[in-house]
Amino acid sequence: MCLVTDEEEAMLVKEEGEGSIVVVLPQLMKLKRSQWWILVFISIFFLISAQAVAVLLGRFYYDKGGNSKWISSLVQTAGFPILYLPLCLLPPSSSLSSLKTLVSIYVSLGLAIGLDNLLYSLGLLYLSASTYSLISATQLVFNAVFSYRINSQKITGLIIISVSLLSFSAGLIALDDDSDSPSGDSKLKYMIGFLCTLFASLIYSLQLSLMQYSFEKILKSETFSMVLEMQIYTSLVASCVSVIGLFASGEWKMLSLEMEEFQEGQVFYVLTLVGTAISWQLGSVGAVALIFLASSLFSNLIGTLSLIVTPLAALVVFHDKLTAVKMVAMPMAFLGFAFYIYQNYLDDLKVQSARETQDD
Ligand SMILES: Nc1nc2[nH]cnc2c(=O)[nH]1
Repeated sequence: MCLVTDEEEAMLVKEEGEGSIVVVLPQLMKLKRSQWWILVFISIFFLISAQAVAVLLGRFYYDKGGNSKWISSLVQTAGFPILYLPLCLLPPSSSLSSLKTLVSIYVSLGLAIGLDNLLYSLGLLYLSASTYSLISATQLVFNAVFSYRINSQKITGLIIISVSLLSFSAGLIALDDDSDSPSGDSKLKYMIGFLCTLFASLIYSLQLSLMQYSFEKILKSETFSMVLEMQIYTSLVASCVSVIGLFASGEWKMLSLEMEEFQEGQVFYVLTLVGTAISWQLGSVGAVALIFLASSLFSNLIGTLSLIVTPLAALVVFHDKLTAVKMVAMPMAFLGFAFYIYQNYLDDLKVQSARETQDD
């Protein structure tokens, strides 16, 4: 399936010079705008729903007796083999980059993802879920800075409002979380958890911006297989990092005991981990697809929206309380999202008028 149609060219406004609109045609931007929106909404659906399921299953794993930080790192990437099936059904990617370039992109991004996954698991181990989410909300701000520097993203007033509303709403959700810090929490552990989470947010945002840079400036492929290849090979590298960590730390010796003592039984232990791995994979494909179709900032914004709607799912699954703060934070997050979509709509209008001017 080649996503490019010749009849209609969608263009992206990057920046406005002195009275003139600079229009660029990056990969995939030759899609019909309607096709583009459909793909974007499918990716949003995958990212929000699968990431929410992954987070809830991860919480179930810890609640029922799971303890291994390397296993929770590994399941964030180990589900990549399921992506080979759709990859086989799509035409091969048309990137002209050399094998050396591809390997260096996949290895460096894969190492960053592996490190992020470990820091993410350490942060969750040492901090309460609320403190963790509060610190994680900083990643949108980091991403806005990286997108501006690395991807020449135009930061408009609407984008600043949107990022602020989403960060604020994630902060509200975090402060409202009634789960307490892990028992026996020391100041040192809190400091380690804090630094790990802050560093994870920085690495995650940098990695998203670098992925966008690779798609736009190096790989320049116009087919969707590029998204799957990026996800598969970076996950392969990140999974190797987690497997090495699992063996080097000696944590693997405790796994059989952990499985035997899992409160819901061994079958549920395996099903929980398999389900978490598949959900993370589907969510991550959604995230990478949004970078490919739109931008790293947009992808991160939807990921943060998922962080905010996960408590909604927890209301049903874990019978959490629907507090007044959650009822304020969620519409605020949707408003932030709506501002960003409105900015895209304004960009579309500019693109259309630029196209008409070019046609004249
Ligand atoms: N740091 C970090 N890592 C992730 N991996 C998948 N989603 C996230 C996220 O939101 N933050």
